[in-house]
Amino acid sequence: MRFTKMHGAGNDYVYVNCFSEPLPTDNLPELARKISHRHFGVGGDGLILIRPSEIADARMQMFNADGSESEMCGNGIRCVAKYVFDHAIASKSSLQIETGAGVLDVSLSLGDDGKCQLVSVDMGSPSLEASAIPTTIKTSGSVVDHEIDFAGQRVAVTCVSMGNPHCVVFVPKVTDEWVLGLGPVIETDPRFPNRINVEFVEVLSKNEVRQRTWERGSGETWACGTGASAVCVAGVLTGRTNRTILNHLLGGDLTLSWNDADGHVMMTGEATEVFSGEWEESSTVQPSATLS
Ligand SMILES: N[C@@H](CCC[C@H](N)C(=O)O)C(=O)O
Repeated sequence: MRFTKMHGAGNDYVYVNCFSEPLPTDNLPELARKISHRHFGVGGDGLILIRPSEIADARMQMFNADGSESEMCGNGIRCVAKYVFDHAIASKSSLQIETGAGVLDVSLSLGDDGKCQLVSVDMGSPSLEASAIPTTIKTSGSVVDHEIDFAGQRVAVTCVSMGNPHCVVFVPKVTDEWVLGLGPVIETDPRFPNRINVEFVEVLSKNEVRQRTWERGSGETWACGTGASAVCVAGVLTGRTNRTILNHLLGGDLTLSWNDADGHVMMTGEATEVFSGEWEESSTVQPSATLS
């Protein structure tokens, strides 16, 4: 199976062009686990399938490194759009991509070589109702700067769904203790029945933040586009930031804007194709660990 490795701000996935490439198995969670493995596989934060769609230019299906499927991936959709354009699946700079969170509009900025460089995505409106996250922290209403204990540590959390679930925690300084210590605890807390992605955020100014993410199903990643969108919303809701922010992630920067008029979040960032190769399903050593 031919694959292409791509990343958006260092959030790297193995992409398969299902317009032309047959998948070697029906067991996609297992394929995702094996191909994402950083020692036994190609290595990546997960697997993204670029599929034909009946209602859009292409459909994105995404799996985390542990094989779980997510509704949405902000860095992934930028890479899918770049791939669809650069590989002539659709030759236009405004695209529609179908995701598990609906059809999203994407627009591409082209470089002098005619290839896609920057990608902007209309991420749609956030959902804030506790049941939509989902979380049992509250029975109704939104969860904004809500103080709660995780493993004996009291933190204020803001929960935002961008089609997939996010828990945003503002901290004075983003450290390993927060991300690697509390990230997995919050991800698997029973008050988040579908698990949750966790963003730890340092506010640098009203217009600028630094974020590190512990992702549901993949551990720490170098960026998270839906997470950065959730942070933009959480910053406004808690009065910490303006509606437009520059977000510094481990692997690069994203610009986010939460529009007052229509309530949609716009996300802009780069998307990069790294290399292509061929996956030999039969020659893969079965790893004993799920994550690298
Ligand atoms: N890195 C992604 C989000 C990927 C899915 C997430 N781990 C989940 O399970 O919801 C992004 O850029 O948004």
